[in-house]
Amino acid sequence: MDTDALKRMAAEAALDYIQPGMVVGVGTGSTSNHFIDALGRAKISVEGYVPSSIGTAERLKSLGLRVLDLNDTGDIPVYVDGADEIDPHFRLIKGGGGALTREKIVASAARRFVCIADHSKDHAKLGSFPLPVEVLPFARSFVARQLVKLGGNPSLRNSFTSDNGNVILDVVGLDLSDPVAMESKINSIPGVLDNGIFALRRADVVLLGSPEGVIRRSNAPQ
Ligand SMILES: O=C(CO)[C@H](O)[C@H](O)COP(=O)(O)O
Repeated sequence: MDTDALKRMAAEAALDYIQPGMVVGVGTGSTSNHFIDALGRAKISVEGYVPSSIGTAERLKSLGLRVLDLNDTGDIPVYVDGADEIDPHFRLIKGGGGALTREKIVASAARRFVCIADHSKDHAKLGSFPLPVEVLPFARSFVARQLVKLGGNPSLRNSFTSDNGNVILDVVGLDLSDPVAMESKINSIPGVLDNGIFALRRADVVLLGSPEGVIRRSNAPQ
């Protein structure tokens, strides 16, 4: 089974968490795109969808699904999104698609975060995927120097501007053995919008597509 089929399997399993009348947060990336397509087929009568990126909003709209502004909703019952790495404590690295800041905002506004991925994203510890950091263009060099002081080796993502008009530094070499501490340290650098460590707001449910079927892990009472 190819990776894309495993992503689709996890995405379709996330429909179990969607109930009629809900406001649903929707992530960004190829796995989230499978989730959007599954929503289009399932036609659940939800109140609407809060997208984590312009691309996600456009895909939702193209399927006739109602897009809501986060500023017009209260807390969101459920957010569904992919990840680049997942550890056994439901902590994540995200931002491979560069949407990490809005993704973290929508995830933080959600009562339940359902993370969908193929099983290759499952890691014993975080740190093999280069950590995306969204940075104001004005502060790019300053922030890069601070990341070097933290032990990292940042590189500017080529030809990429985020939905918020910012650049992404992809950082290798950081010690992520304490993800909460590193998430907070990086976010305290002036000029950083956010970084792709999701440890302060972890996933609540992880659905992994695997050749043996969907592996379901839950971090909270259902
Ligand atoms: O964080 C993300 C986008 O910013 C994605 O969720 C992450 O990169 C996983 O992508 P994919 O589902 O395409 O493997």
